[in-house]
Amino acid sequence: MYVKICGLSEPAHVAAAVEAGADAVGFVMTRSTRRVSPGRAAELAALVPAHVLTVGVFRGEDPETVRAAALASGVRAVQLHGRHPHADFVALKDLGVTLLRAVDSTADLRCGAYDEDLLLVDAPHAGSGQPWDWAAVRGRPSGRWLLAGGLAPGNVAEAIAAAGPWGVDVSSGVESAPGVKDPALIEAFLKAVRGAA
Ligand SMILES: O=C(O)c1ccccc1N[C@@H]1O[C@H](COP(=O)(O)O)[C@@H](O)[C@H]1O
Repeated sequence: MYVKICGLSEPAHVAAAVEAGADAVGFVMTRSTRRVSPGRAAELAALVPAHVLTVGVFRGEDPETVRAAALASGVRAVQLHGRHPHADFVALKDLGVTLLRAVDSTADLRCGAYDEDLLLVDAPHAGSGQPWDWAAVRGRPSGRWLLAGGLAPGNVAEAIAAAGPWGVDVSSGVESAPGVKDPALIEAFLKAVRGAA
């Protein structure tokens, strides 16, 4: 089970995610309480070993804005939330980074349909920490897809059993306060996933 810990903004929390065994870490570079600048994301990404994927998270920005932030931060993946057209993913192909298409359950759930590398199926309001009906997507997404939206150490095993994803992604569920990551919760989340998978 692939695990992404998202919304990191402090070096200690990046270290906690890497130490706990995360496969990917995310830096939010769009409007959010978790927002970091491309420069800050670059500082954080520099702390991440090569086997862990660094992901820049965006919502609704045009491809040129995403490209500039990805290049400035050096992230190795970009995650686009919102109903981006296929052309936006095509426009970013030459960046040579992993492309994640983040959608809610009403979208086209075929991974690769928009030339993305990974699909992320999230709650209608990304980053809100609100659980949703994970079982409703069971069997619908194809290819490599991550489940997100309201996951936490106490419910991620249930969510995996309900939806059957290839991976999981969490932000709010490993925070002690909005925007403040908690190393103990990060560790507990990874343990819960490894115990479930
Ligand atoms: O975390 C945010 O603030 C955010 C803002 C804009 C787009 C996406 C955002 N986060 C993504 O939301 C899910 C996790 O949500 P949750 O808090 O665990 O319910 C994950 O994909 C983040 O990358």
